[in-house]
Amino acid sequence: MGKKVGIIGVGHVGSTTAYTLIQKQIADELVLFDKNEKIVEAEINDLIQGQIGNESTVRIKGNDLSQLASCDVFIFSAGKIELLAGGADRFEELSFTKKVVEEWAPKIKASGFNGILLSVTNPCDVIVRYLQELTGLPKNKIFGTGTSLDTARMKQAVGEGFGVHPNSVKGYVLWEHGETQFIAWSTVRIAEQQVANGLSAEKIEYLEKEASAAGSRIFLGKIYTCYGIANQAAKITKAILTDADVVIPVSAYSESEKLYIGQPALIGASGIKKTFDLTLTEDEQLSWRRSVEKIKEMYAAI
Ligand SMILES: NC(=O)c1ccc[n+]([C@@H]2O[C@H](COP(=O)([O-])OP(=O)(O)OC[C@H]3O[C@@H](n4cnc5c(N)ncnc54)[C@H](O)[C@@H]3O)[C@@H](O)[C@H]2O)c1
Repeated sequence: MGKKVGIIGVGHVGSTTAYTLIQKQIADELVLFDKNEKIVEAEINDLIQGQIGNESTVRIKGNDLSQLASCDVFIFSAGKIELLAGGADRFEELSFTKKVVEEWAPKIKASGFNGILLSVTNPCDVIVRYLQELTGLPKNKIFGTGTSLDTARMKQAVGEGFGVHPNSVKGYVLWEHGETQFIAWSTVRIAEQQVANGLSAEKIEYLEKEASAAGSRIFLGKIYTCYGIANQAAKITKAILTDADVVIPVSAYSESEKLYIGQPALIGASGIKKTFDLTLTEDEQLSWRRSVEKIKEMYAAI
């Protein structure tokens, strides 16, 4: 049996994730779902052509609910990105995406799907909680991409600021995948040295602005983003399918607050194997509270 990944919503994010999973040889089989039948057919054909000449071939099926139960991972990336055109907060997509959850959660439940559900759809921390509640999937088996993308963007900004490759920057962006996200400077290191040590408040503020602009610059240019998030979704999917036990900042369930929020988590075949208690500075504790309150407020709007 090969590794089978389902993707619902094959717009910019879903289709790029499918392509990334193929090119990195992470999945053996894909099942694509979208309310737009033409998109599914077109993407299947394009993805088949996109792997001609590759050493292995990924089988791809479309809009077949009978395939859902046998998916090892199901990626939820349905939405309507044009609602965020003009630079609106990700919250603006909620009135649309909550309905997609209400449509799909019963189908996922009825299918007997027993794999890991990875949610990308915005607002990420709110949608993943709603999906968990409506599907009833165990909380370790459903989580969101959370601040994995924001962490990559922070690494880009800090790397560029210090003339170092982003892969050599360690550390995390935590909490909401949204406006209240927080660069945990106490965790950000290059060659084990804390980057924030000795930095002026102006330089820190500059790097924070650069990290946050790393996303909006792309969005304002093309009105969607796809490669960065597809890379994170593929990396997380690989960690699940290979039982890799890697630590990635994702939107994981917080028992203390009873909600999903971006934090480092150990990811393997059973989904989230554990989260980590972080030693937080006073500022970081305040930022946690701000994010928790914002996520609660957004959830209340459902
Ligand atoms: N978490 C992150 O870091 C991150 C990053 C980028 C985008 N996103 C989010 O991912 C989602 C997708 O972004 P995109 O750029 O691909 O959007 P998009 O508008 O290009 O594509 C969304 C797709 O979902 C499909 N869809 C909508 N309603 C559906 C339904 N009821 N059933 C099945 N399919 C349905 C649409 O037909 C479309 O093909 C958005 O919510 C976006 O905000 C999250």
